[in-house]
Amino acid sequence: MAGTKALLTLENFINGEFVPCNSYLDSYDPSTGDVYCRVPNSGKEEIEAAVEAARAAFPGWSARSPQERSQVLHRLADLLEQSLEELAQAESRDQGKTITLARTMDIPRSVQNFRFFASSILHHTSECTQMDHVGCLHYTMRAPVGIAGLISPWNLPLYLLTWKVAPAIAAGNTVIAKPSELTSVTAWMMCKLLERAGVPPGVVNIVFGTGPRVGEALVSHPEVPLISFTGSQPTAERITQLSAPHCKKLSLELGGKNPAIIFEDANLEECIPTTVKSSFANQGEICLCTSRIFVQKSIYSEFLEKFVEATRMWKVGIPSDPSASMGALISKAHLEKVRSYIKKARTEGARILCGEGVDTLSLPPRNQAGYFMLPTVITDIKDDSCCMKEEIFGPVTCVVPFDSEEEVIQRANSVKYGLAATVWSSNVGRIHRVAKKLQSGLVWTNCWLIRELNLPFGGMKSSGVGREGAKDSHEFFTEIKTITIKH
Ligand SMILES: NC(=O)C1=CN([C@@H]2O[C@H](COP(=O)(O)OP(=O)(O)OC[C@H]3O[C@@H](n4cnc5c(N)ncnc54)[C@H](O)[C@@H]3O)[C@@H](O)[C@H]2O)C=CC1
Ligand SMILES: N/C(=C\C=C\C(=O)O)C(=O)O
Repeated sequence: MAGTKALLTLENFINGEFVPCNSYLDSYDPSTGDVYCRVPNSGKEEIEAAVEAARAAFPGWSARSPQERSQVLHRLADLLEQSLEELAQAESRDQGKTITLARTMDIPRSVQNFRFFASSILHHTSECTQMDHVGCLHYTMRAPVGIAGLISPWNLPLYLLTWKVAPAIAAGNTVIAKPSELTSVTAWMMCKLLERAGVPPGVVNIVFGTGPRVGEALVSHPEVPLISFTGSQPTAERITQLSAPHCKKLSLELGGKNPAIIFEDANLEECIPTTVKSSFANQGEICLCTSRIFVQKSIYSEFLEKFVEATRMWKVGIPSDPSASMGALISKAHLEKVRSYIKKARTEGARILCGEGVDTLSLPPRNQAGYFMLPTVITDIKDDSCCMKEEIFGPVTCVVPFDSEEEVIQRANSVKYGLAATVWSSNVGRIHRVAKKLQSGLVWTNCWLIRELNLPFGGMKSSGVGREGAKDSHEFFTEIKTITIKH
């Protein structure tokens, strides 16, 4: 382990200033297993300071016009874009993802999040209705809610943090954000740009530390009336319990056990590479990743052979290798958890066709203790196996055959989650029928993860509460009022 002096040390960002903390957590480089960074281990005291700053900043920020706030968001987007390479390098090192993904997806999308909400905030209108027979005019108006608590996970650190910060401040709220303690670096780097972008002190406060300590202090604070959370279902349950006594507004974007349904008339040339990507992108650490692949029986053998061949080409490498498709998993504990699912599948009699325990992973000596594993394909597995029911959140996918449309819809819907699905077929009628019947907040047909940020994003059942997007995020981050004028 490196000496404390060599470690990158982060500080909280409260009221426009970097503030040291009296306690720190170690943060690991997933590609080596070495501690390389110290993250503030904040608690109630830091939340109190952040609430005070956010409360003081609210009247001024919320009184600005949408145009003025929009300009600030555009400037922040420009500054992030100018730092794209530096941010991508940092994200890749902190999270374990490939530099290529950080450069082409995470950081560009973070920039886009600010540009998108800088634009969409200018285009909201409100409703108005007449009741001439009683001489009344009714209209609605929206106002920012106040101090927004934003809690984000480790898989897409800056991407998901900015997806919350941007709509919250665009609507005139002030925010206290808590990124994952496992991936705090790019949030801290963004704080360095806020003043230059023209974000007034106290509008964006970022407090680092663990969920149970600082996360719960934020969620329980009576002056924080809304919480936007992305992460796991058990944590969402805890947040819901803590928020209930205060009747807080909640937006919960949780996990998935996402099916890919592949009919015999699918274009396999497109379907196979896209389904490899949807299963293993970002090490399978995206809530939208495919983890149950249902293939119609008549093409099952052909699909399986080609899919395994394509999976073996999905190169695992050190995150800085620009030719790698997959880097390291987030942590040792997470790697062990993912591996435990594969062990369990084996004991249940499933077959592991490639990856963990079947193929050999070769890594440079410096990375032997990193949290790497090969993309793994499981078959001959029952629908009630935990690998087919629980969110693994790693590079593991199960492939099983099906006979009919009705059967596959029922099986796809048979889990507690309902976030995202893909459907592959060249029959438009079938695509419509299946998409309509799937219990899933998002259905991509003949594609995956093509995002239209205007439209609702989120899940049903245990995959969450609420939606995010232009209109949905605006509605969440504002309170609506109906006003009646008698004339
Ligand atoms: N969007 C998604 O679907 C995600 C799902 N996961 C799932 O969750 C599993 C566990 O990953 P974790 O990092 O432990 O997820 P998590 O849900 O514990 O963490 C997400 C965020 O919530 C915070 N948090 C944790 N406990 C909290 C509490 N009691 N009060 C307030 N905030 C709290 C964390 O510090 C982090 O910022 C993963 O293996 C994966 O299955 C993880 C990340 C994202
Ligand atoms: N929420 C997650 C992904 C969102 C992607 C998007 O907005 O495009 C997740 O993986 O947790």
